[in-house]
Amino acid sequence: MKISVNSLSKKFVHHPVLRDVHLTLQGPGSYALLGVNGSGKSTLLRIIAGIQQASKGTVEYSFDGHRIAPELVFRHVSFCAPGMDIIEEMSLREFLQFHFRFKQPLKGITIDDIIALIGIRQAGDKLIGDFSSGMKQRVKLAQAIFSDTQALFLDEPCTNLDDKGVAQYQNWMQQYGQGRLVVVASNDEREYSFCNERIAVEQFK
Ligand SMILES: Nc1ncnc2c1ncn2[C@@H]1O[C@H](COP(=O)(O)OP(=O)(O)OP(=O)(O)O)[C@@H](O)[C@H]1O
Repeated sequence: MKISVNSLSKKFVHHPVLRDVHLTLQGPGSYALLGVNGSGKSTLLRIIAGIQQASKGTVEYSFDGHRIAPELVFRHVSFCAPGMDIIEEMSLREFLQFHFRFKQPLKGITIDDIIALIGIRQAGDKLIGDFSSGMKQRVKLAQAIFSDTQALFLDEPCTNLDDKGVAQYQNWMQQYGQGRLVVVASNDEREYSFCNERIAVEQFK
């Protein structure tokens, strides 16, 4: 997958955050969006992922030279961010069954495998609302990483994770991030050390 960002700007009311962004993101490949707090990493990631509108400019997606229509982009994209909601009233199994009605899991991986990979004993039948914040973060990561999408967008992926959770994230990315377009917005080296390309978001001020 290729994503072309052209002349993109973002303003919140009168507060300019991103100015005249030109980028080409080519998958397979991995990119880190880096910068200080408030520099616009999450905003840029959300716009690239099609979750937030730019004030100006365009984001175009293509695969094998064919343009993907904006309304179909969601099928090709997985997203995980700390502020993203998951359905707290469902058990983990119900949530994954619901999620995988809209997206396919990676080939050869079942919901039982994902529950086992998340690695929390008897978590399958427990309500997500009763999970700790670190357990919820593992679930959010798992639903994104184990969806069979070409592009994977991760905002601060190790938020609330303990050392074991961080190691698990790094292991998942090594195993399941290959061959995809991965974009990580981060301030924490442990989250993006595997990325081949680094983009300083401050250059777009
Ligand atoms: N919905 C919003 N309304 C108004 N301002 C916003 C909104 N979202 C973000 N901003 C502002 O845009 C700027 C960039 O925010 P953003 O969250 O993209 O930064 P960031 O680089 O991801 O920061 P951090 O490292 O703290 O996560 C900040 O000044 C923030 O206050």
